[in-house]
Amino acid sequence: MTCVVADLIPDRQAMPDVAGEPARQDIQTLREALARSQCELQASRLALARQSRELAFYRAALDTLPTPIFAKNSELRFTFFNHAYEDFFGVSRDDYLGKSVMELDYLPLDERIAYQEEDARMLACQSVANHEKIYSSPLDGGGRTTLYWSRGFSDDTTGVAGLVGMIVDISGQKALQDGLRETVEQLVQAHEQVRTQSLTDELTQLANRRAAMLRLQGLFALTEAGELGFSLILFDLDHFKRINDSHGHDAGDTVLQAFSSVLREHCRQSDMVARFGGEEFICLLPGASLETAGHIAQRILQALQRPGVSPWPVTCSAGVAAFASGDTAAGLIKRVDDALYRAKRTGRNRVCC
Ligand SMILES: Nc1nc2c(ncn2[C@@H]2O[C@H](COP(=O)(O)OP(=O)(O)OP(=O)(O)O)[C@@H](O)[C@H]2O)c(=O)[nH]1
Repeated sequence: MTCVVADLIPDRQAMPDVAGEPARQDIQTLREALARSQCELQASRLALARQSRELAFYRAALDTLPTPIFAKNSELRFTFFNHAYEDFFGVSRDDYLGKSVMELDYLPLDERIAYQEEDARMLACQSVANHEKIYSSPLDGGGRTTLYWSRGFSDDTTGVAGLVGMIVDISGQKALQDGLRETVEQLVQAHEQVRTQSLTDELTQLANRRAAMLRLQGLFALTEAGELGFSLILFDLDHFKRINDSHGHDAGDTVLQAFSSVLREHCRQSDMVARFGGEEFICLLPGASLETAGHIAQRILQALQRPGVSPWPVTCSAGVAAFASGDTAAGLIKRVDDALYRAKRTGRNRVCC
């Protein structure tokens, strides 16, 4: 290091000895003090240069990050925006540095007020704001879903205080998440549809045999657990083949649909009405005794005779059975089937228990 200022002080030998020895000593002290100051100044210059290089380094590093970042001083005025922030909002930092959020005219006024209040809280409590936010950004010409994060800080050693924040664009993840949610909903719906279809008879929209057997198992479990008993009625249309043969298969289908409506009408919501096979239908009646089930079956037989119910006259036979202790599903079905067979054998259009 060269201390040039000290050299400007005239050399002791070159000076005329006007004031004597004390004056020479003062000059010497002065030369030394000046030399020290000059060294200190040079050291400060070097430290300043190092600091501004460091500052430039951190600025460049923050400008390289793809996430919009900003910082505000203790007066809540912007001291830094990185390039990502400029790109995200389509603004130039030269226009906004030193300004408060209230002056950010690219944000709606209500948002600016909300941010100003939030910033003041963050600064006072050094707390964190962390919320999802939609910004309109020129990046994609539309709304971007983001995670807005900011935090107030204060450093006791240096005395600096302020607020730093970042805006993480999560639009991609959000779109993926929404797409996934939609797919899952569609899958659940499709699954529900398949399940319903697998338990429904297409022609009559009644429960099918599979659904009836599942309900029967459920009723067995409930009854064995001490709940109310149940009864069942098995119906079979009489000489149904003749309708098909005389009027065609479509006419037969219409009769099956008409009979389904009669069954629905005469059973309660808690009962199950199912198409058990071709022209065979079953009603599962929780809490109904054999006698009650017999009456219901009788009423259904009569209803089928009412004019206008079926486009072609038709009757049906019914077998009735009630759950008895020690029954199995197969045993109970056989009993009700036997009862139906008796109704057919003894003349049809009747109920047998
Ligand atoms: N239209 C139509 N006919 C069906 C359907 N399923 C079964 N069948 C017909 O139902 C008829 C049943 O005939 P059968 O078993 O002889 O019984 P039935 O003529 O009713 O005589 P009984 O039961 O003895 O009174 C057959 O002609 C089947 O083809 C269907 O979904 N639609």
